Amino acid sequence: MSSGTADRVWSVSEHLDNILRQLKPLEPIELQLLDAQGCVLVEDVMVPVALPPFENSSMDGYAVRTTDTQGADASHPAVLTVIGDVAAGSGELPTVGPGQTARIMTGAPLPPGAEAVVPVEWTDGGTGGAPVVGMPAASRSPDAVGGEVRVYRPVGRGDHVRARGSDVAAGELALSAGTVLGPPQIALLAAVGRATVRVRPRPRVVVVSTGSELVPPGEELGPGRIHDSNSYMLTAAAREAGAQSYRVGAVADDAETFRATVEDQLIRADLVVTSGGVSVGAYDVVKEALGEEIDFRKLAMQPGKPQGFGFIDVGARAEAEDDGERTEAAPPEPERTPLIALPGNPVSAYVSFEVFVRPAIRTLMGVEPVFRTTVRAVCEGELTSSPKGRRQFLRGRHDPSSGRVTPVGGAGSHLVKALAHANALIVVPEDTTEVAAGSEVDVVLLD
Ligand SMILES: Nc1nc2c(c(=O)[nH]1)N[C@H]1C(S)=C(S)[C@@H](COP(=O)(O)OP(=O)(O)OC[C@H]3O[C@@H](n4cnc5c(N)ncnc54)[C@H](O)[C@@H]3O)O[C@H]1N2
Ligand code: MOO
Repeated sequence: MSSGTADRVWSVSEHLDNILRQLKPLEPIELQLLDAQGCVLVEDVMVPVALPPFENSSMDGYAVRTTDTQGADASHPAVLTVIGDVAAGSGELPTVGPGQTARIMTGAPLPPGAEAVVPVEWTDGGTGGAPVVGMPAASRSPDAVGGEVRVYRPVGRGDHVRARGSDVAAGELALSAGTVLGPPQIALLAAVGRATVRVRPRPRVVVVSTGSELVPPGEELGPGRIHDSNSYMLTAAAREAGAQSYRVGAVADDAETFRATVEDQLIRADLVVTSGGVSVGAYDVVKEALGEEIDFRKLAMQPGKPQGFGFIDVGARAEAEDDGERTEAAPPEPERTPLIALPGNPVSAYVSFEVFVRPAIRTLMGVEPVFRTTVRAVCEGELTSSPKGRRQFLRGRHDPSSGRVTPVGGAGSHLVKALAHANALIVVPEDTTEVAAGSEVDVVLLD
């Protein structure tokens, strides 16, 4: 497939559109709440039982009948008989009669007879003295319950009480389909009793880097060797984009090994991302191994000129190999796994990830926004190196308060340190080769 379009130069948007057009959101599945974090809900979740499910105290204090506290002040406290304790989780509740009270803890059900809660700080806590700052721990003072309590301030009906359903009523819509589940949404689902929800899952993204020169970090470099940084960078970037990502250790430049490695990974991949081996060298292994299925393209882009995209079709391939026996049964649907091949230069790989892979991951998840935010900013330095006819993505530090962006490092696609100090990509359009200092530019925000 690679040869057919080898001479054509694709624009950035053509390549991006071509990828996104061929991807659709993953089929929804039922997931445990925490596994659904960051995913898009595909069902409307209704509230089965009101929240709170019962009237309860919002303070540690005393559950009282309001008339018993009327007119109470520092010199004329209401003196009430303490008939028991109501802790959060209490099932059996004492009935509070006239002149009586029960100690009550935050979140505990309001006992029958009581209409309000007096915070413990408005009482003597049963000590017979001045207002207290809290209650002694029940474990240390098992005898603290009982006796009398002095209440120094009156309360009105419903004071310091959370009404049943005051958060959300039974039968109401808790969350609608399309909501992205962050921690507060997960809290609400848990609160209404949902252990699992139907969501579009995170895409499983497998990252395979290639290159016989690559050594994992932590191991010694021999002559001509470098550490594999792309597989770490891309695995982290995929995770940050919302994917569940898997890093496969760097594969040496051997087409058969690489092909076998990719095929082995397909069982756990919704998308495969490769790095390296896509240009015109003699050891460009990705091109060699996947040339039948993946379309390798030249893009009007810098960095990121060589790119590949296509589908690895394991079922069809297995069928083609097994051309002997044919059965009456319909052949299984071949699994078609999208694969995006990125160039190996680290900055090229990163920029290509941002421009093509991140939107692809978000499309598979069905989440908005698919694209990063782009803003206009004043460029602090002049830009002189933009190749004619190619969209250039330079690294920059954007200051949102001043609306200015400062280029970091140069255009070289091996400049990993500059990349690590950037928080934005400065976009120089295809028809622009120079940008004067002080001009406005488009800036893609990376954080
Ligand atoms: N004659 C030509 N040569 C090159 C062209 C061209 O048009 N004609 N294009 C250049 C451009 S642009 C790019 S980008 C690279 C892309 O090359 P590959 O995708 O085949 O990548 P490799 O050759 O495997 O590696 C390039 C470079 O990056 C380093 N690298 C690779 N993988 C990793 C990794 N996992 N971690 C860290 N660094 C990595 C590798 O050592 C090379 O230095 O081709 C140009 N050549
Ligand atoms: O396109 Mo390469 O990605 O310029 O370094």
